[in-house]
Amino acid sequence: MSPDPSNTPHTSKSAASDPALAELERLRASIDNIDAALIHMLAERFRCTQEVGKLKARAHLPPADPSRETRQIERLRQLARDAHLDPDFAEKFLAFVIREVIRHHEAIAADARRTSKG
Ligand SMILES: C=C(O[C@@H]1C=C(C(=O)O)C=C[C@H]1O)C(=O)O
Repeated sequence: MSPDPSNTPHTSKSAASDPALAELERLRASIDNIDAALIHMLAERFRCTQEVGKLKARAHLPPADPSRETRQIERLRQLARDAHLDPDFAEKFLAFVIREVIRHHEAIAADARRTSKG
């Protein structure tokens, strides 16, 4: 089934006449803005990590840096606590992103090895 592109719930009521639906629409508009910001921030982060991947391949550095990751996890857990966000969720989210970054770095390094062999 294709997703419904509208913010309107599947009901016969309209936001104009129902304050709850108007509030729901307002909140969903904010959620859509936040989701868009998250995607743009993630794209920017991956642009940076791709550069790191190329730099590491050139300098023959390993794709992953566990000690850097440990520091990032501690920092993000503290930021999450300060922001009243579940620190376990913040850690899982970071781990998910970093796993993808390392996969990219491994691909960049493998590509560089293939290219240098000719
Ligand atoms: C981006 C790097 O490479 C890897 C990915 C990281 C990340 O996505 O933040 C952190 C450490 C490394 O395992 C890095 O070393 O800085």
